[in-house]
Amino acid sequence: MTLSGVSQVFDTKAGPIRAVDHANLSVNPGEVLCLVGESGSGKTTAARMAAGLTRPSGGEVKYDGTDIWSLNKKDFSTFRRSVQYVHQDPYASLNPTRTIQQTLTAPLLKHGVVKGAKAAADRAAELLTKVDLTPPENYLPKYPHQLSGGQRQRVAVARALTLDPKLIIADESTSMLDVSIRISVLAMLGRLRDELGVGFLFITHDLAIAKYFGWRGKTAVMYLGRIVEFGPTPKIINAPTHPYTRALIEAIPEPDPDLTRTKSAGSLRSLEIPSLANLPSGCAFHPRCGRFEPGLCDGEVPELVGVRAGQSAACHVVARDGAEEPER
Ligand SMILES: Nc1ncnc2c1ncn2[C@@H]1O[C@H](COP(=O)(O)OP(=O)(O)OP(=O)(O)O)[C@@H](O)[C@H]1O
Repeated sequence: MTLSGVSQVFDTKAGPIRAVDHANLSVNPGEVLCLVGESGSGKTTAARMAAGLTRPSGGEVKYDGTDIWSLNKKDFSTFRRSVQYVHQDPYASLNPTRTIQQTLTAPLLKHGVVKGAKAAADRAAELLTKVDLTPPENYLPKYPHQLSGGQRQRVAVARALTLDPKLIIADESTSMLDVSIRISVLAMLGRLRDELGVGFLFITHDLAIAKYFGWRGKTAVMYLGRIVEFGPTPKIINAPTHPYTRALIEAIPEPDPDLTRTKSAGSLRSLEIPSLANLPSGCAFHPRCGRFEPGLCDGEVPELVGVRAGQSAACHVVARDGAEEPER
């Protein structure tokens, strides 16, 4: 799956906003791509375009090399089966009037993955086992409200697996859970990634989650609709180059809260995020950036350019001075 120069413009009361601006992203089966950014940076908008849920205003979403919006109805439906979206709030996405068994067997029967109610029920039980809801008989007759948040999230993943997807788009799928449950759901997703060879586009505001889940993959950092840094996750975490990525890394909580506060306050000039309806000129991060240089940063919008092997950043200062090596 490739997003090639995709943009999404929304008309709002404050005028048109570019929620995603010329984004290039790519993820294949078995790979993990984490898309990280603060609230409102455009992650969900990008994810919805990747899943074929909304059509981009510009650019192309390609699957197996073909623009998904040029596919005929049958091929588009095959695409939709191959790429499954797991919503951040499974309570909102699971039908409250259906038992877990009905939730899982409906897509299996509708798409002819299995024939007959017995085979569908067996497969539903198998899927629950895959997401560690065992013994499945305990869960199949239940309704979503009878499950905990973590269990609902697992059911949402099991439902995404009903159609043997090649790619799962997980949108903040663990953010509403308590930390220990979050880690166990992430561990389960990691196992599925390795066992089933499913690719993941993992959307999160939390770089610590990208570190945990996407260490062997890549990470793209978004800020106000643009990808500002991209590269192998260990590089993004240990050797970030864009001042925004650096600020995000510094904001990862330290065991000592005083240390966290002083660290993150030091590198940002402002904590205020500008409005998409009224973006600063040039680099949209410049009013907050500790490395801001008048005349350089507030003129042109910086392009994403290579700064190290496999790593790119959209920053005029880094492009001019080269990437600083991390402090040891
Ligand atoms: N349908 C829409 N109409 C108008 N504006 C929208 C629409 N959907 C999203 N937006 C705006 O686009 C911007 C990006 O939103 P998006 O939900 O993609 O961000 P996000 O990074 O996923 O944030 P969050 O982590 O809060 O979900 C926001 O300013 C949002 O208000």
